[in-house]
Amino acid sequence: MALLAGRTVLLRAGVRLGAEAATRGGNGARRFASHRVLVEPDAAAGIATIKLKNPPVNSLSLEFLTELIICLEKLENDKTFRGIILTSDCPGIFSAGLDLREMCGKNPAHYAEYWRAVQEIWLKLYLSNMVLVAAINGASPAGGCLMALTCDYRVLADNPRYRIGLNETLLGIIAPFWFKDNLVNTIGHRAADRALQLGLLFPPTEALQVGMVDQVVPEDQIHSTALSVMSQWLAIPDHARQLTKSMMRKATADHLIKQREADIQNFVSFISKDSIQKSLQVYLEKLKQKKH
Ligand SMILES: CC/C=C\C/C=C\C/C=C\C=C\CC(=O)SCCNC(=O)CCNC(=O)[C@H](O)C(C)(C)COP(=O)(O)OP(=O)(O)OC[C@H]1O[C@@H](n2cnc3c(N)ncnc32)[C@H](O)[C@@H]1OP(=O)(O)O
Repeated sequence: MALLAGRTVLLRAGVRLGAEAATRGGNGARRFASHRVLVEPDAAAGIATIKLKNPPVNSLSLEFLTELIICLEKLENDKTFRGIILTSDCPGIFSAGLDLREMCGKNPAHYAEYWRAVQEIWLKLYLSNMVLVAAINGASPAGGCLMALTCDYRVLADNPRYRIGLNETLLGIIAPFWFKDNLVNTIGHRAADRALQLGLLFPPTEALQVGMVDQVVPEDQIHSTALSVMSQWLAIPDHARQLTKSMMRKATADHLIKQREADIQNFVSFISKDSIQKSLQVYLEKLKQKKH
């Protein structure tokens, strides 16, 4: 059973297990898909490709996060798989980040439940024993960028519209300390300081330069590149790589784990402020009006 902080996520988020489909893939591997998380297994290679499918922009709603958490738990417990490629099924968008509608006009209990799920997905991805390769095939702001930052390697498709970064300040909000820690671990303190304060969204060339991604490739090569990177990482004995990954990441994850409840309370009181609600509503409104 999938648990989120000791509770059954299936019940809390109203996601029905019946919504999942379980079939067998051509190679005999069990293929499972929920509404919004598609898993393409390659049992022979030990790799599962997760495709995010929450149109139009893969915003991380509570239900979507819950499905993703369940999917990761299943893969983590299935010895068939040693690596995950994380990518998007929504054309041009990797993920628009946290779903702003989960953070606007709701009550404190909802904000707390939502934030616990955001923490959970980060911990699951960041501490995964598997090799995680992000095949970033679209725009990747804020929480979308964070998901990519949890991975062991990032490949970005070469399209100037596919910008990536932690742009929270542009929304009038603050990247939580663990978003910041993950970014600092990736691009270093000085670059993170500038990127976070200015809310920078980097186009591919700059993202590569600053170290936000490891490789930029033509869009049609993104999956093949992710596969070839994966095979390089999977050539390392699991126990040695996993212990090394844990050694590199444990302190950062423990920082959040130790302050998890306080972080939830901080988030709830911050996001409940009238001024913050107003900023988020204005931002959402601007997004909607962009088309007109
Ligand atoms: C004391 C401190 C304590 C704690 C810390 C406190 C606070 C930290 C809290 C939160 C941290 C949050 C991190 C986040 O992830 S916030 C989300 C940030 N995301 C963004 O800024 C991205 C916004 N979206 C875009 O820029 C674009 O949509 C795009 C580039 C992703 C895609 O562009 P398109 O032109 O292809 O699509 P659009 O027309 O813009 O959008 C289509 C549709 O989707 C809606 N939408 C877009 N993004 C979101 C979103 N993040 N959440 C909800 N909905 C979103 C958009 O409004 C359109 O809707 P309609 O079709 O008009 O209804």
